[in-house]
Amino acid sequence: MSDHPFTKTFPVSWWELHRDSRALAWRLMERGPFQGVVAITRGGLVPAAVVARELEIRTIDTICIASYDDKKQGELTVLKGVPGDGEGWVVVDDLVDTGKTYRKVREMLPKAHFATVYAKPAGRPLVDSYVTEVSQDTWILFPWDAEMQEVAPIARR
Ligand SMILES: O=P(O)(O)OC[C@H]1O[C@H](OP(=O)(O)OP(=O)(O)O)[C@H](O)[C@@H]1O
Ligand SMILES: Nc1nc2[nH]cnc2c(=O)[nH]1
Ligand SMILES: [Mg+2]
Repeated sequence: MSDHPFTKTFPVSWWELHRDSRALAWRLMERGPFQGVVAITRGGLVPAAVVARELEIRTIDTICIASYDDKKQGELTVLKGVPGDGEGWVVVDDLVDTGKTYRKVREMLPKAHFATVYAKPAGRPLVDSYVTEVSQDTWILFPWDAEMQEVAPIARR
């Protein structure tokens, strides 16, 4: 029995991540304007950069959180927070899975707008804006965690 509940993988290329992060920016246009972007590190950094460029926001901060060790989520540690209650700010992350991370960040920034590019059903209630939902048992494979590699022809597998 594997030590995690993921039975399928959803690989995302850099091009697709850029396209989907832009789609998130389109949705955020209707919910703004925002005075700044808070990226949840590390997965939120790239989507936040795309959203900030599209919304022409230059005030960007980070909340640094550690929780997953590979595919298993341990205790959640806030390594660095931000001041204020989040009023007028949009929080950006790559995905919401169980919702544990955004539950914690909502305690810190109760008035912020919460956005992710991808969402799983369990975490969806924690997000105000997102682009694509995947099933709970899907592992989203981001381009920074992957590489192109040779594979054998189907006839030879
Ligand atoms: O909704 P949850 O179950 O809390 O999972 C979502 C969080 O998990 C991943 O981050 P991770 O903790 O793996 O750190 P990383 O972004 O630095 O890779 C992802 O980037 C989200 O931040
Ligand atoms: N890369 C990645 N990190 C996660 N952290 C929690 N769920 C996921 C996921 O589906 N993919
Ligand atoms: Mg993360």
